[in-house]
Amino acid sequence: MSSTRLEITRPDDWHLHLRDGAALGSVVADTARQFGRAIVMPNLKPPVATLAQAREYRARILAALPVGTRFQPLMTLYLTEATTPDEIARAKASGIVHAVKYYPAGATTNSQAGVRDLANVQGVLEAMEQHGLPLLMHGEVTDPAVDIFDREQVFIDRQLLPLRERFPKLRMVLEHITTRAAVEFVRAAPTHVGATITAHHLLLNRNAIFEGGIRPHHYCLPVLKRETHRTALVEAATSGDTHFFLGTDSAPHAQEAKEAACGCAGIYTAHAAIELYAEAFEQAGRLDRLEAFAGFHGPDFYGLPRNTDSIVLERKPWTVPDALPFGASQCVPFRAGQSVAWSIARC
Ligand SMILES: NC(=O)N[C@@H](CC(=O)O)C(=O)O
Ligand SMILES: [Zn+2]
Ligand SMILES: [Zn+2]
Repeated sequence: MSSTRLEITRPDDWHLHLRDGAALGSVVADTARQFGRAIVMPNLKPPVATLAQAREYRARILAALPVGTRFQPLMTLYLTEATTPDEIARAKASGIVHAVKYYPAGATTNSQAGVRDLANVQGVLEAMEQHGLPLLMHGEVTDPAVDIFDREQVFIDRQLLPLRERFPKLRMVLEHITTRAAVEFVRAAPTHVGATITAHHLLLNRNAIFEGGIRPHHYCLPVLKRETHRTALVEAATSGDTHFFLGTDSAPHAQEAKEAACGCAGIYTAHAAIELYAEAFEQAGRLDRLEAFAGFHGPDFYGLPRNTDSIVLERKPWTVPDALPFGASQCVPFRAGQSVAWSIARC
């Protein structure tokens, strides 16, 4: 399908990092401009681990929004080995917490407070299964003996398969999937198991990390994979299969934290999110399936109503700025200084 103008139901972002403080003020408008809602990741320092902390963080997000926006942050709790089943019940009853995030300790940015062993959170997982609160997973093992490109596949074998067996009714999302193995696992699972897919994993393979030299702004976790995996992700996202939905994993870091001897993981895409997904769907010849991936499958999975308003995209290239404000610093966005093929004509 070729098209120059596309009206779609307002999309939602089911995996987003908004950060906190002055940085939050710099980035939240980018998301609020195009998305109706977003699942907000809890990996702050300290983590958003309790309902009280989620309420406070939500209030800070709402206070940072430009006046007049109707964007809704959907909060998550950071699972720690101190999380209690009672907290899960309270979180579910609050109506503001929509999921609990599992970071294997040490797997990614601010995951030190995460879970070392799932055996230590069995009571909490039971409570989540019972209350229907989804478990969102950063699906990578942290075993240093496992090759970094294999950590997602090994997570599926060592942790996800046993978890599915032990908690067959637990709602779960394998976040930011990057491999053919993850696509196949999720595709074969029941509908209460889903996966988010980022724009950058649809558009880039691992060559992008080393193109002409080391490219810190293409470094994220899970790390970009081979072309065969990218192709599997594009097939999944554009297939119409309801297991798969949009989650940008937009994860800004200050320029100096990325352009460093030991640079942080994370790619900022919120400034051009739906436009980048439109590029990926257009390349696959499946622009007609963007709307469901971006606006239907996510709310259906989370048991929330679909958005009722729309946005309009047009095939009109624009150039991404070299840098964007980020608190007291700046952030180098995805495609900095380069062009994006689609723009938002009405939001
Ligand atoms: N994706 C990333 O590379 N980084 C995320 C953490 C995460 O989602 O794993 C971040 O918070 O910076
Ligand atoms: Zn992650
Ligand atoms: Zn993330």
